[in-house]
Amino acid sequence: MFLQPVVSIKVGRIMGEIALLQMVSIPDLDANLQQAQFLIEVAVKQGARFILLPENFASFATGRMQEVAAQEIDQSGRLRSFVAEQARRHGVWLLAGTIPTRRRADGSLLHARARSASWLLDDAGNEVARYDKIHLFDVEVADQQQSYRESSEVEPGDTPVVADTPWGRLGMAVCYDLRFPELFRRYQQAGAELLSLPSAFTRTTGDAHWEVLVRARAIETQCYMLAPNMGGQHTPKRATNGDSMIVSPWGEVLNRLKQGAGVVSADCDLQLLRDIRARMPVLQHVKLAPPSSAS
Ligand SMILES: O=C(O)CNC(=O)[C@H](CS)NC(=O)CCC(=O)C(=O)O
Repeated sequence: MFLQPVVSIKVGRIMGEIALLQMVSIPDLDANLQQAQFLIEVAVKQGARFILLPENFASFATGRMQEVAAQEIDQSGRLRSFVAEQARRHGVWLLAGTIPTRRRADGSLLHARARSASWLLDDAGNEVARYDKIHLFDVEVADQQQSYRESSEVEPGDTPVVADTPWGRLGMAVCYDLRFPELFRRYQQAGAELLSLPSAFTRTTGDAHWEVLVRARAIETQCYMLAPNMGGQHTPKRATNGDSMIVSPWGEVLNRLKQGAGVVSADCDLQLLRDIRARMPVLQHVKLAPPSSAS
């Protein structure tokens, strides 16, 4: 088996209360949990109060998504108890990237596929919100793996979710959702100030599109983008783009980390956000309603 231990931890150039964890998960679930735990400790020591993990932070590249999803049907699941315990122990808010689960939000159980759920926990480890990834990555990519068929393993969610945090109102999205601006317009209209985008962007597509799209969503919604990504070589066939970034509502990249496991942090200034919106009120200038589905 291909195992790449984390030998160095990188940190961005500034520090703040909001911290993204960039991970290089490997085909070993225990090692991934250790990596996450270690990075959380680094972030906490730097003063983080809200920590965001990438998509599939524990199950990525393990080939065990369905096995994990079958166990994550309530709060006693291993990954869900891990994140709740981390939030409680350190007294921090946590966005648990995504965790696959066989239980839908309405309580019903899936028998084959999983939902890819992004959980928001408060500093006591309580669940505040859950968003299920809506747009699934069924795409041919010119990389080593060539073909991605996420929908063979995942059932898409159908509901946008916003939640209030001590840092502002958060609109929740995951990875490939980034390419669908209508979701982010909805969040802007629902009063979002922060947008979370835990990701595992491929190196090939990320190289071409990641920065442009993350900054575009920040600029057009006038929100802070919080985008923790996977960033490294996970298996001989799987490489991710990294470049986790926090982007201001003006489109400025406040902090970023190109590759490797590490922590990217910054502060979000809601006064700056309000100034930008007051001077350039794009939301009030929206002219076109969504097209009616009948035509
Ligand atoms: O498969 C896993 O273990 C974890 N999940 C992912 O890696 C997901 C689905 S395959 N990746 C993306 O959505 C990449 C999107 C992307 O790269 C793009 O939009 O260009």
